[in-house]
Amino acid sequence: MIELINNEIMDHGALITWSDIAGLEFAKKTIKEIVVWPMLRPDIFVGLRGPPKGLLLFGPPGTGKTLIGKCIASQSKSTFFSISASSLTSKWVGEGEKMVRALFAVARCHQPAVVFIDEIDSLLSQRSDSEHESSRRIKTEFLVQLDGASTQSEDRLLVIGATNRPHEIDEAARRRFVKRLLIPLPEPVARRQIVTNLMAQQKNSLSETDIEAIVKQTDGYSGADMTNLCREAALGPIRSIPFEEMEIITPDQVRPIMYEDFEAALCQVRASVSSKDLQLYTEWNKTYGSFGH
Ligand SMILES: Nc1ncnc2c1ncn2[C@@H]1O[C@H](COP(=O)(O)OP(=O)(O)OP(=O)(O)O)[C@@H](O)[C@H]1O
Repeated sequence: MIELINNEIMDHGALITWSDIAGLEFAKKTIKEIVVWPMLRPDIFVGLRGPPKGLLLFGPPGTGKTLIGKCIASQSKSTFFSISASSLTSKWVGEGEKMVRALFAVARCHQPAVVFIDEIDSLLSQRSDSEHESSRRIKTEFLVQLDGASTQSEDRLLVIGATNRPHEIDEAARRRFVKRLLIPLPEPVARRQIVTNLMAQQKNSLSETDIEAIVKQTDGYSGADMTNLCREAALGPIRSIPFEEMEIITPDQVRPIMYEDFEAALCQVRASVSSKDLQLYTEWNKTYGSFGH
């Protein structure tokens, strides 16, 4: 199991910096203050200044919650363990409970560590009556481990839960995530940054006005939607290559990405979050969010 955790759950991925995350200035500032600095300087952040051990990131899908988790781990020089809650219940059937225990044990050996659990709602949801015995046991074990993380104050272990369905998390679990932070859809500035960053890696003929027009037409798009849009637009120049030239064309003969490619892509890639869903996040944030007032 330890080997499995080392291979599959411990993330040896690329270093992520704060500037890789477009926008979300408030969330970034808050996270630096409450989790990153304390992990870097545990000698200063003691006692009352002790960091929270549980952080819940909630918001629409594709807004960068996973990206933030990775960034926290890179920037606090911690070992990053990343697991999706649904794989605990499905992939390791019958072993999930042991897996949770082993995961936290390995994380404690690799302090400072960040344990990132995606789709945490599927693990901690309220539907306890119809719950399968094994998922109930995983949930109990997880809550025990979370409690352990928060009572052993000298442990440098942070548990981050990410969810698109915060309202499905029950009260007992919610209480254990002391800080609850809304990760909203990107503002126009952030959408611009995502397009600019992605286009910087590609040959393109986009002017400032073109980018401004793209930003205007993508109100309500998530970060992931913006990335998909750019991917779709990047295929435009390839689609314009006649089939018989496909085999012989050299990379520098491929034409640059143009505004027209984005116009076509905008018909294909739509915003994936509805305004009704957005309302739900805002309301939950007002009631339970740490910074919702
Ligand atoms: N703020 C952002 N800045 C830059 N890229 C972003 C941002 N938000 C999302 N993306 C892009 O969208 C992709 C998906 O984001 P990520 O997986 O972090 O979202 P998520 O909120 O965890 O989604 P889910 O809830 O569906 O798991 C990222 O890999 C990145 O390419």
